Amino acid sequence: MFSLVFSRRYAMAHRLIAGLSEQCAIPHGHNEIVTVTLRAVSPTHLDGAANMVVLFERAKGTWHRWIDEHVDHSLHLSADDPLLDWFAAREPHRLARILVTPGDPTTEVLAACMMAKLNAFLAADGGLLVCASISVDETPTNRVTFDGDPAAALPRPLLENPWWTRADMSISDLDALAPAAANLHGDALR
Ligand SMILES: Nc1nc2c(c(=O)[nH]1)N=C([C@H](O)[C@H](O)COP(=O)(O)OP(=O)(O)OP(=O)(O)O)CN2
Repeated sequence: MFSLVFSRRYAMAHRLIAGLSEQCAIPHGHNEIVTVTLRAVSPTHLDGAANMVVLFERAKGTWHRWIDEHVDHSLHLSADDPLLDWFAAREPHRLARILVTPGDPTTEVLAACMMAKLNAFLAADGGLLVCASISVDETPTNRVTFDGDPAAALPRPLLENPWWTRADMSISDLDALAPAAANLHGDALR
């Protein structure tokens, strides 16, 4: 079986506020690399002419556009992080650059959300390919890999179709969740 493997690098910042690591509660950044392994849904027999599973540009185009234009230089925060209120009150035009995860934005949750997002892109492009595994290098010495069902691994979402399941360029559901978030954290997200 053939695998198509693509890597992309992006800069990001995050902080982890659940209390397991005080140093990680301070916002800090990483240059991360995400590597995805794609497989054809049906077995591939090379045709003797084009001899491709799928054109590379088609397989990775939307995925890399999402990484380059929306994930690169984004800030990753938990949906429970009060910094969301701060941005909503003082720099609301930058909320679109914040990737919001259910609970702390660890490398584990990012890997699962990213795999779900990639599978949404691939399904919207005809479902020829599926993401079989993903790895995220948070630092040169720390890598998380994932090869299961993202829906089974992720916390229960607040919305029926959270951003990571949609084949659009979203990195949060702040628009849809603003009224609920306002109830949790005050009026800033209204
Ligand atoms: N299970 C997880 N643990 C930690 C995560 C994570 O996403 N999942 N993230 C962090 C922090 O982001 C931290 O900045 C990175 O961890 P750290 O081990 O400090 O990274 P280094 O590459 O600098 O590690 P060295 O061994 O010191 O080189 C923490 N934990």
